[in-house]
Amino acid sequence: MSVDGTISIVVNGEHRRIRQGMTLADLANDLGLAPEKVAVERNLLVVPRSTLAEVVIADGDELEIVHFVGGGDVSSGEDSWTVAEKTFTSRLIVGTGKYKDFEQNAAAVAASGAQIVTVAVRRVNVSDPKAPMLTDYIDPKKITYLPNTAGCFTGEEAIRTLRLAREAGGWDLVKLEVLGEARTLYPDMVETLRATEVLAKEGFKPMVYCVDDPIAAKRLEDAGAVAIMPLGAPIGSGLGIQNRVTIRLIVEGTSLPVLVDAGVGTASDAAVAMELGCTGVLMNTAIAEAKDPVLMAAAMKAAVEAGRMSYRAGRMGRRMYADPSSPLAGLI
Ligand SMILES: CC(=O)[C@@H](O)[C@H](O)COP(=O)(O)O
Repeated sequence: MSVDGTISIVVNGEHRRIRQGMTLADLANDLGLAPEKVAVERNLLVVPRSTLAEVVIADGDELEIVHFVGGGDVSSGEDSWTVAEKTFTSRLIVGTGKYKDFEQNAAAVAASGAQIVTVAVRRVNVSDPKAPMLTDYIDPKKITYLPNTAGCFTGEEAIRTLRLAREAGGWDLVKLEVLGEARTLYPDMVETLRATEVLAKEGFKPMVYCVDDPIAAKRLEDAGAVAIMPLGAPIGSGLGIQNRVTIRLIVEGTSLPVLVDAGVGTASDAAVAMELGCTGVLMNTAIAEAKDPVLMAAAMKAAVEAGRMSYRAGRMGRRMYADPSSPLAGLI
């Protein structure tokens, strides 16, 4: 301890000086974190959350503090989410491309339990009554249609596409996607931001496909996005979530719903997204290109639900060493 009554500790790899006598709960409060939402490792040992208010920090302590952001009300059975004043209980949004036919698409949507389907305005017929219509198979009165701008490479093109969708079906909750190039299908964030601003001013509620960048996510929020939809991996790649850290930072940094959009390949990828605290997941290829799309849709439903429950339950802390599952005290 120094003469000024402070001690030196390390928190998440950074040196700090704190008042002597502070407990772990005091420190969490000082860091602006609710003690009931943090997990603490002290000198490589997990501290039970129930004792944070009793454990006094010692000079030289090395602490790892993990903050569980958000999280629903575990006690309540209902675990819904809201976007643009519409509330949903399913956290899985599914696409309508790449299926054998509308019938298979509809069966997969039913198995997924999705309450929202996204539709590429420029590719799927939802307005020409002379051609087969998706709406004959997936009832827009029961399932929310989320028109998207897949295939648009400029903000202007995307804006025009969505104006068209609003004209055709009255949709204002939309998914904006402005692609930068055909090879990676990565979003062009300059164009995406500009289009978000224009659409928000015109009264649209854009859910926005974007890079997995927490700063870009903040800019989109300021520009009028109603949901942030970072890619997990390139569209159609099925590579799963490539950067868990940036997805978590996006979740922490925005008050908007965050839905991983693109790159999911299998059920565990969807569960990971939910365990990171995402509000939901949007996927197309993983279901449509599965050998059995309907079975995969059911798997994705279960994975999203399991990941969400696991997030709400709060995972245990990680330990560097083994810790017996049965108490060792009092052994004969
Ligand atoms: C359907 C849709 O909106 C896609 O642009 C989306 O990004 C899905 O990507 P995956 O096909 O990789 O799930």
